[in-house]
Parts: sequence; structure tokens; C-alpha cells
Amino acid sequence: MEQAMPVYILSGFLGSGKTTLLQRLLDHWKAQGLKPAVVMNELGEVNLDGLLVGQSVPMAEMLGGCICCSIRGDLSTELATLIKKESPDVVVIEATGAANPLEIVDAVTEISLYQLVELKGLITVVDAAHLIELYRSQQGSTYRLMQEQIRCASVLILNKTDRVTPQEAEEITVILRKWNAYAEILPAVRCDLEPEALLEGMGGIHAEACFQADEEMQAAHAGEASEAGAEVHGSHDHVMAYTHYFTRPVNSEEFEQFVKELPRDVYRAKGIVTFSDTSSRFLFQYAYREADFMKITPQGDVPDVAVFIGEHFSSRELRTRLLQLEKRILARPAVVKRSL
Ligand SMILES: Nc1nc2c(ncn2[C@@H]2O[C@H](COP(=O)(O)OP(=O)(O)OP(=O)(O)O)[C@@H](O)[C@H]2O)c(=O)[nH]1
Repeated sequence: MEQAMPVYILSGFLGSGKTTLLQRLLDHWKAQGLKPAVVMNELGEVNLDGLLVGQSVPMAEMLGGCICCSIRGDLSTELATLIKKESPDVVVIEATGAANPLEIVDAVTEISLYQLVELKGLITVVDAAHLIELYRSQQGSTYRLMQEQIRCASVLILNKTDRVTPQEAEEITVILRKWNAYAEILPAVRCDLEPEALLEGMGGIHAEACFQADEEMQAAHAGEASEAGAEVHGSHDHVMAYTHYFTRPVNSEEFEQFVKELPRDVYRAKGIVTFSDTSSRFLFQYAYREADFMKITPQGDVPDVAVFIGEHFSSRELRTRLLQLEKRILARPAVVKRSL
């Protein structure tokens, strides 16, 4: 009998470490001689994570919206087309960090009605430092969304444990267990764990816990909306993205300073920039107040671009500041190249 195509869903809040884990899983499968494929969903207009995955892995890109709501209908089509065209051995769906996992589980299950697809599990990556801060304040849509992603997980990766104390890591483990009684909890730094252990420890989808989480979320939203006199929307209509295309290089130190001073409401940013004072281009990442710059030589024609994701921030202000950085370069004499 023909074997069902294993499908994994990668969930977790913005910047928690999903792509970091995805790279590890892909390396693991490739080393086993398997052909993995990826469905990558991004809120922004560009797929920067795709650059990290590399061209050897077949990928369906779903950009500029979230598969759990605005472009949900497309997921079934994209997945079915990818499977038909590439005949992979395994497929991973990387959701946007703002996605409601239940909707994605629903969409994949829908496909399994007419295609031999087996949803193996939902892996949720948790940013330890971010979660503990939200838990302590106990409010906001982000907190509830994280809670939902945790409740629906078949396995939980407690990532970024390097950013919390051992006591805090223990405290978070207790919280995770309270919210999800079934999933194995795997602590990690940069999702560095044994892929075998992760994939084998997966106990399928716990639909009941997931539906309960969804109902609680809907109730919380209904409460919020009636307080505000507004309509009830999806779980993350508070999340917004701004994409900035650079027209010229910027100074590296000024850009680093700009990233450092990003408003707190911007909780995720990533992009590719060319600096006027360095010899290579850089991929920059910013997640929960931590920035990271990596030299990169993108294949093909990749523009200089940055995507900012957060809640209620002013895109106009960001745009003005970035334009100022670009303009300042024009007014400056040539500088000595910095070696980063
Ligand atoms: N300090 C620390 N940084 C980490 C860890 N894991 C990942 N990062 C960094 O966090 C940033 C975000 O990681 P990603 O893997 O891109 O996160 P993501 O969940 O795919 O992000 P989105 O796709 O935007 O939702 C990157 O700069 C990573 O290098 C960790 O364990 N500790």
C-alpha cells in the first residue's frame, strides 16, 4: 500500500526559533538521504527565511498574509501542488509566528480527505525569555496567542534557555505543563537537540486541548471586542508588518543603533542590508530585543529590504527614520570599510 506523506507543522511565536529548528530538521533528513520540502508562510512581502533554507529544498512560499486566516484557503492548494510536483518524502509547514495553529491543523486535515497525507504533529517553539515576561504581566493578545500555540503542541521546544536563569527555566516548565499536559518539553539553545528524539517523541495532535484553547481565545476576544465596541476578529489582527525597500546602502553603526532603538511594539524584524562601510551584505535578525547580523551572499537578484512586525507601531515613523539613514549617506564623504 502507498505510504501517507508525513507532514509536520512548525508553530511558535515570532522570532522564537522556528527557522533555526527547520534548518536542523532539513539537515537531518538530507543526511538520511530523504527529500524534504517546505511550505513557508511569512507576514511580510518577502521570504527572507527562504534564503537560510537554501535552494536545494523545494519550497512553496505563501507571503503577505497568514495561512491561518487571510490566505488559509491557499494552503491546501499549495501543499497539494508541492507534493505532486516534487514528490518529497516529508513536508514541513512553517507558520508565521502570529498563526493560530488550530486553523492550520484544520487545513491540513482537509487535504488528508483527498490526498494521502498524515499530519504527524505540531511542534511549538517557545522563546523562554519572552514567555516568562508575558506570563508575569498576564495580558495582551500576544500572551493568549502564545498560550494557544503551546496548548495545541504535540511537542514543545523550550528554546532560548540561554536568556533565562535556571530557576526561570524551571518556572516556565511548570507553566508549560499546566497549559499542555501531553507534550514532551525539550529545553534547548538554538533548537540544538537530537532530531530523532524530537520526531519520535511526537504524540500526534491533541484535538481536545486545542479546541478548548481556541474556545477560550474566542471568548477572550469577544470580551475585548465588546469592551471596545468593536467586531470580533481572528486571533492576531493586532499584528502588523511594514516592509521597507532600501534604495541605497546605509552606515552600519547608524543602522545598528536604529535597530537597538526600535520601539518595544516592534517585536520582530529581519532583512538584508548593504552597508556603506563594510565589504559584504548582511542578513539582520531582531527578535525580542536581541539583534544578530550575519554576512550573506544571496543567490540571484535579492533587494535590500527589511520587514518589521509588531503591534500598533507607526510604520510612518520607521520609514522616516530609515529614509534619514539612507539620505545621510549621500551627505557624507567616503569612509574606511569596517570589518564586521
Ligand atoms: N539567544 C538566542 N537566540 C536564538 C536562539 N534560537 C534562535 N535564536 C535567534 O533568534 C532569532 C530568530 O530566530 P528564527 O529561527 O528566525 O525565529 P522564527 O521563529 O523562525 O522567526 P519568525 O519566522 O520571524 O517567526 C535569530 O536571530 C536566531 O539566531 C536561542 O536559543 N538563543
